[in-house]
Amino acid sequence: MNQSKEQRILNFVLQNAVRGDPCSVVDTIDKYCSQKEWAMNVGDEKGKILDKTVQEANPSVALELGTYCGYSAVRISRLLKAGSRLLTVEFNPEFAAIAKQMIEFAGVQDKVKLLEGPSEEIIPQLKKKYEVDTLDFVFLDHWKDRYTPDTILLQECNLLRKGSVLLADNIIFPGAPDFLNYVRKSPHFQCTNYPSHLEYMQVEDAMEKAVFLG
Ligand SMILES: O=C(NC/C=C/[C@H]1OC[C@H](O)[C@@H]1O)c1cc([N+](=O)[O-])cc(O)c1O
Ligand SMILES: [Mg+2]
Repeated sequence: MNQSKEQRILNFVLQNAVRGDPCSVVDTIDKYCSQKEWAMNVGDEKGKILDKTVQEANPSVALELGTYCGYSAVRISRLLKAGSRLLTVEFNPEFAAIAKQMIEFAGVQDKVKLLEGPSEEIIPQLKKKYEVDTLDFVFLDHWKDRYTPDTILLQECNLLRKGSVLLADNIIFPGAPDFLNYVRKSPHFQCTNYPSHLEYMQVEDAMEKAVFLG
């Protein structure tokens, strides 16, 4: 059975990146996806915005919604201080299997916990099953029509605290108009927009930071 694009990306990393070196894994995925096959990793331009936002938040507990091949899980976890952890949620079993191998090859498996399943099922389990008190940082990069319901669910589950930072990918392309409307109209969020471009393309995109005000 011929390979999936995601398997080809993983194989290229296994053959060309340096085992245990997260930066080389990130750079190698970007090399493959900019030169060979486009894929929906956040990419390096928006990745730099992600890096700065993570460094500013300096999270002890971070959540990612939409792991895909693990590019942003590796990118985020390489910046986490000792003892911090990233929980990353992936619904698609094929993507989860690829991401698991990517995370292990990068050597960040001790910082990253990959949770397989739908976000709406996993979020209500975070406190009791995954021993989360509150989340310091959340990266939204999964189905664009799940950004708003999952942001509401995070609040309902008391997983956000004053200062929790949400960062959402793809605000312009594919777009998350209801999410943008929701956080910008809500008195509980302070929003900042970061114009950028779609990964590996000259198409406009943007990220939105929404800091929870309590
Ligand atoms: O759909 C996107 N992301 C959501 C992914 C959805 C599927 O992959 C992970 C999730 O569990 C689901 O199986 C997306 C799409 C584009 N795009 O250009 O189409 C660009 C991006 O950065 C994206 O995150
Ligand atoms: Mg994205």
